[in-house]
Amino acid sequence: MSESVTRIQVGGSAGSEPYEVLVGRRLLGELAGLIGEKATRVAVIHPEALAETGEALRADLAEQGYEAVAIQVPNAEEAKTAEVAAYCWKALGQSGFTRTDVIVGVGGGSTTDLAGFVAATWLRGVRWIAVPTTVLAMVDAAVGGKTGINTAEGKNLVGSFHPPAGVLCDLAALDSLPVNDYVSGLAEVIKAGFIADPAILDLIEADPQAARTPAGPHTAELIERSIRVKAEVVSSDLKENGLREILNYGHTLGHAIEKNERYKWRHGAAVSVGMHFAAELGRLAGRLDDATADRHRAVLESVGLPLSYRYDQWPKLLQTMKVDKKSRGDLLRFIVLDGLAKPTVLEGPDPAMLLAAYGEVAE
Ligand SMILES: NC(=O)c1ccc[n+]([C@@H]2O[C@H](COP(=O)([O-])OP(=O)(O)OC[C@H]3O[C@@H](n4cnc5c(N)ncnc54)[C@H](O)[C@@H]3O)[C@@H](O)[C@H]2O)c1
Ligand SMILES: O=C(O)C(=O)C[C@@H](O)[C@H](O)[C@H](O)COP(=O)(O)O
Ligand SMILES: [Zn+2]
Repeated sequence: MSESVTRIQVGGSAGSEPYEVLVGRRLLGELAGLIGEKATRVAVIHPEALAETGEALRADLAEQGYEAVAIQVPNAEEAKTAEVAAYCWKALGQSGFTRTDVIVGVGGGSTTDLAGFVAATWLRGVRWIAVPTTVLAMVDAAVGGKTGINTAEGKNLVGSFHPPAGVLCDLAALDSLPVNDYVSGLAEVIKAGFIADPAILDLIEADPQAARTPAGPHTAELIERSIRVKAEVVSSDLKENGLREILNYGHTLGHAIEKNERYKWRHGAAVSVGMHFAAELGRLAGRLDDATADRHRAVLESVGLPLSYRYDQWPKLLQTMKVDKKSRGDLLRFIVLDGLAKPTVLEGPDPAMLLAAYGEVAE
């Protein structure tokens, strides 16, 4: 695998500050440049699973002369709560964190969503840097500035658009990731393939087993291609006034499943079922051809992602989907495909069609 660093620019054309996503190895030397000279204090927010990494980073920053604090938060979705955000605010207050100081979020998407949200809200917004350590966070969560936490009513219901100053994707971090988490991240990679870059699907289909591991021959290319899809979309529509909704492919049902499972399912697994559902919905709506719809099932299954969910849960899922952020009043809206890499919005589908699509997905 190449030791070179790929730099992908995000933003700059829609009024937001441009920043770079770096993909490579041994990237932490880039951190001080991104933190900048105005900062006195740096807070490293990391999950329990990365306690050693968080502490090593803190010690390194302290050696460079910053007043560095490490803030450890729970693993996975348990970090995305108002209580954990308040715990972080308290730690920032106690360390005298000012507007020129910087937050570094190191971890998976749950940690970067939380760290970005804390950065967005502390003193009404401070600089932050994302150091994603899962496939999913590298290709999706850490890029684009959507930050947030969950509430009892649903997923990501409180948040802010607050782009990072930079994103460092160190591929070496993936070596310690449990295979289940690695595969879960592939759901967002596959999403990028279906909505915009079918070459991603070709690479995975050529050797699905290899795609399941960071040692696979196409790991860097899959990650970079997915980041480019995300970067292009969020660069032209940061605040989701239109185009950005395509990144929500599979998420309307996916988020409802996550809530129904009390966030014990990984996001990517739920989005996998959600994409299967969206493909069936697109097919039933007369938008999507059979071959592309069937391809969803085949590619998701080939890497070990789930396709099905419990039939009897439909009424609860439907209720939760009503508070999806794409809903407008009582109108449910879904991203479906008009064809491969042709995402579009399906507004207010007939309830019978929704149930029929769910029937194809349910077990
Ligand atoms: N903001 C966005 O645009 C966006 C996009 C996609 C997903 N998300 C969010 O991302 C979250 C899912 O993120 P995720 O799939 O990265 O999972 P995660 O952050 O929940 O992490 C999964 C588990 O892996 C651990 N972990 C992280 N990196 C590790 C490493 N290198 N080695 C060993 N363990 C490691 C974590 O501590 C956690 O226990 C969801 O909350 C989802 O809503 C946000
Ligand atoms: O960046 C986006 O926009 C996305 O929709 C990417 C999704 O993969 C991600 O899960 C996002 O957090 C979902 O956003 P939400 O607005 O539906 O909560
Ligand atoms: Zn997602």
